[in-house]
Amino acid sequence: MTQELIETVEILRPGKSLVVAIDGPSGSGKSSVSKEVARRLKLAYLDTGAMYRALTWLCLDSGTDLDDGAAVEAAAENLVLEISTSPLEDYVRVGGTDVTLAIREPAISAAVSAVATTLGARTELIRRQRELIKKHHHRMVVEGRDITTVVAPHAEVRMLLTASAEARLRRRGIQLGGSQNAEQLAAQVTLRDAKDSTVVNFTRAADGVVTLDSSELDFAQTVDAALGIVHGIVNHQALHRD
Ligand SMILES: Nc1ncnc2c1ncn2[C@@H]1O[C@H](COP(=O)(O)OP(=O)(O)OP(=O)(O)O)[C@@H](O)[C@H]1O
Ligand SMILES: Nc1ccn([C@H]2C[C@H](O)[C@@H](COP(=O)(O)O)O2)c(=O)n1
Repeated sequence: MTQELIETVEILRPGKSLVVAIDGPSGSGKSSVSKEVARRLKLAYLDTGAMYRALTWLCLDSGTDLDDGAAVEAAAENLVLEISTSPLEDYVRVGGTDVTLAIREPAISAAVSAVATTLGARTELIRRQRELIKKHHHRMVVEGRDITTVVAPHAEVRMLLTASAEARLRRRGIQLGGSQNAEQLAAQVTLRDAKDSTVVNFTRAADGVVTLDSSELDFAQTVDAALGIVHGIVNHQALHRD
């Protein structure tokens, strides 16, 4: 069998677990790249950042004090969340309200770190993320900040997607249509990362995690590089299976 065929057979093998865990800082391209990788490999897809954003939306909508850890944890436990796990559609609903676009607003980006650094809320969302991975028979691309280290440390493929601060700020600026000045962009990218990294490490690859630096790559090249990493690891595992 050719190497390419072994890889394809392995990835499509029914019942084979294939969790691709991708972490990285804000604006590194996690969501867009992970979604495309999931689409190409016909895997489910989970944007865990959207879950923290949905919880933040609920807290702001219900007037929950973000400095009150117990109240944020209670909100996480009561969160009635529907989230797409398909790379082909994008929806997030909280208690039946469509918040797909609302959770991307700068007001949520500004508040989300307070929620994401509440450890009790993290415990609840991590529990739900693991449940979703199980529901999809461990065939999913999952992206966030702590997927390679906490949510799915035994994932078949673990990747840290990085890019220079300059590249990430530039990408986020383009993504937001040039509507944000440098200070606003820094608040949504580098300052948010600084707050988030007080509870999770997504700047340094843990043991066994492959780093993909996309600073000098365009989107298509980054997707190809990520797929190359998945194929390389799956192939290696197939060749070394007893
Ligand atoms: N390699 C790349 N080259 C150029 N642009 C890219 C690249 N990867 C992603 N992008 C673009 O950069 C923007 C930010 O990407 P994306 O939203 O996927 O980042 P992210 O890491 O998920 O950010 P966040 O964690 O803040 O949600 C998007 O517009 C995306 O299309
Ligand atoms: N696994 C995760 C995913 C996300 N977060 C936090 C960090 C971010 O500030 C926020 C929103 O994520 P984004 O949509 O920007 O990827 O959620 C986290 O702590 N752990």
